Amino acid sequence: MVNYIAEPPGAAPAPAVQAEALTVVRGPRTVLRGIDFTVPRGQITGLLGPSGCGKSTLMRSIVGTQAKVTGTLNVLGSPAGHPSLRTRIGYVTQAPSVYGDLTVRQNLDYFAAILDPGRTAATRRHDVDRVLADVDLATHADALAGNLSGGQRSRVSLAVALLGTPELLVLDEPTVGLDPVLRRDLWTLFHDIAASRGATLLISSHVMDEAERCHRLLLMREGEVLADDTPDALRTRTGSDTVEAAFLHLVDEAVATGRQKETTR
Ligand SMILES: Nc1ncnc2c1ncn2[C@@H]1O[C@H](COP(=O)(O)OP(=O)(O)OP(=O)(O)O)[C@@H](O)[C@H]1O
Repeated sequence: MVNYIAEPPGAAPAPAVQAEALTVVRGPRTVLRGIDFTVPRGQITGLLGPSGCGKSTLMRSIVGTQAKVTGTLNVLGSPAGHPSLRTRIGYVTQAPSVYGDLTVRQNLDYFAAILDPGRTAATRRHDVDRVLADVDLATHADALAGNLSGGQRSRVSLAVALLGTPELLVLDEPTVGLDPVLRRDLWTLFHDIAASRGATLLISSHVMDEAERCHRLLLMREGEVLADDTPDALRTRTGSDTVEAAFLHLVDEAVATGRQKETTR
């Protein structure tokens, strides 16, 4: 059972996400090992770490789709998974979830109708055109989603999440397989969303140069959080020129501490 800390009345808004002793078991493995972290509101937090370290599991826990979650996990002031959070969070998984036998516009029109059945046809068209432009797919609006490249399909998934105006966007490796120009444009879009709407973005990646584009970073390794800080603070604390070097420094430190514990047992 996951716990929840209620906000006292009149208190300053809590972080978008607050986790204490968060633990997740998947099959025989403890994938997240009692981790603590916060995701501040209105900023871009990057979730970085090697393949298999638990990034997707952490994201699934936040959006409420992960079983066997224990500890405390507050999301936008409610317990993770609370039904009231459904319209307040946009979640884009690694595997694009769009219908291959519909065109890009038909996919977006369909999801717009489901997300907000009260939307008029004119508003729906306006919203669909807006998100098509956001993800740079206006010229492919009438292409079948099944005929798009992997990167283009990922962008349709992202467009679906942008149809609403979610307070928290959870994006699992949104730039995988994209060329450098598109990656740059998407990061510009992420910054626009944070700045213009005050939205919070949690974005996973294992490309360390993307870390430099985030306001804050959660660096993970083997189900644990190695650091929860700004890129500047991480570079300064470790005496490194890049976040990648800082990450490697922290990994070495964690390995050395682990060895020390082993030898003093
Ligand atoms: N359905 C599952 N059942 C059991 N274990 C799983 C399941 N899915 C993932 N795992 C394990 O949980 C661990 C964390 O997986 P997760 O997908 O969260 O990592 P990740 O950091 O997102 O990796 P990647 O960057 O490759 O997507 C991995 O060791 C993986 O083998």
